[in-house]
Amino acid sequence: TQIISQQIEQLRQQLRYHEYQYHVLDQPQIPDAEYDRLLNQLKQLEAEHPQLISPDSPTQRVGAKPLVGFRQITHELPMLSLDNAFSDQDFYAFERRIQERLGRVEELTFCCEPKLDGLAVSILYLNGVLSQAATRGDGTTGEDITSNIRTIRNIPLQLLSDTPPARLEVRGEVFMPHQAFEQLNQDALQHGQKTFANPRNAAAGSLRQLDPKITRQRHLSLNAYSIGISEGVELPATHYARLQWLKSLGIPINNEIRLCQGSAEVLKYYQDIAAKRDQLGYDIDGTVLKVNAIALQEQLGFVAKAPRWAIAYKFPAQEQLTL
Ligand SMILES: NC(=O)n1nc(-c2ccco2)nc1N
Repeated sequence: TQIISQQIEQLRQQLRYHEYQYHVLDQPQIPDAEYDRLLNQLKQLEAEHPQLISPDSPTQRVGAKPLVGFRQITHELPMLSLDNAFSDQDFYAFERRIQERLGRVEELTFCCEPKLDGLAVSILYLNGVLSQAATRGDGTTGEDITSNIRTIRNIPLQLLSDTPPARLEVRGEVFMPHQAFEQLNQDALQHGQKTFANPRNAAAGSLRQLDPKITRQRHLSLNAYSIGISEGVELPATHYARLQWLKSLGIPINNEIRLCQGSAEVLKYYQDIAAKRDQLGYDIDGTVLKVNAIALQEQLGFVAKAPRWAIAYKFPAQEQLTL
């Protein structure tokens, strides 16, 4: 009836709001028990009125039945790999190449981000609804992991906007936080199953599960770092503003992202992140330093597989302690 569908829609909006407050702003407004009560209330109403269930309902996270294999997806825009820097000199050379190419001398603004050590994914929202997700694969073709991506709690099934873009492709890194990684290996040891060597392998293994119910138990997380395709929306003119816009739509971004003016601030950012690397609670293998102005990014373009406008400044390889 009309009343029931209004109740259901109201519960869905409430749950989406609380998911946003908890997963994106890290500012829950209600205790977990209250969130669970609302979710169970919605599950109850949907069970009584299955014709009202929609795929973007917060109850529809746990995937369908296990797949027999993964469909291939071709990225409309290739997902690039990054050029590397291993020293301050490499960064200065990168900046000099950019300035020469742009025929500029004034300082550049860089958007500086931690380089998450997980798995790059592409998530497509059609009219604000999560419709498809793929791994990076070889940069041109990836695997369809839509049902697994839907189980990741900080990825919204619907964007928080009543005027969503017709098409929006969110690109980001799926990673497994240290706490979840330790828990997973402990459980595996106790059940005589194989353990993972590191959180990156654990994230890859969890995303490439054919059964979404297994992926769901793995406590993965997404941090978005760029936009691929976009249609039906005027995007902000800088990379940093685009990331803030994604955040306002309910897409989680990393909270260590900073704007830096000129190479001195960029290299200080690199040192700051290196100093806090062990307290972040997830693996990173360096920083990603991007020219902030989109117009300049477009002027610089890409060479072969990597953009001219970004560089990954990596940390020296950490000697892996044998567990
Ligand atoms: N892995 C990671 O954290 N990345 N990767 C990029 C990237 C790859 C290509 C353009 O941007 N940005 C960040 N923060």
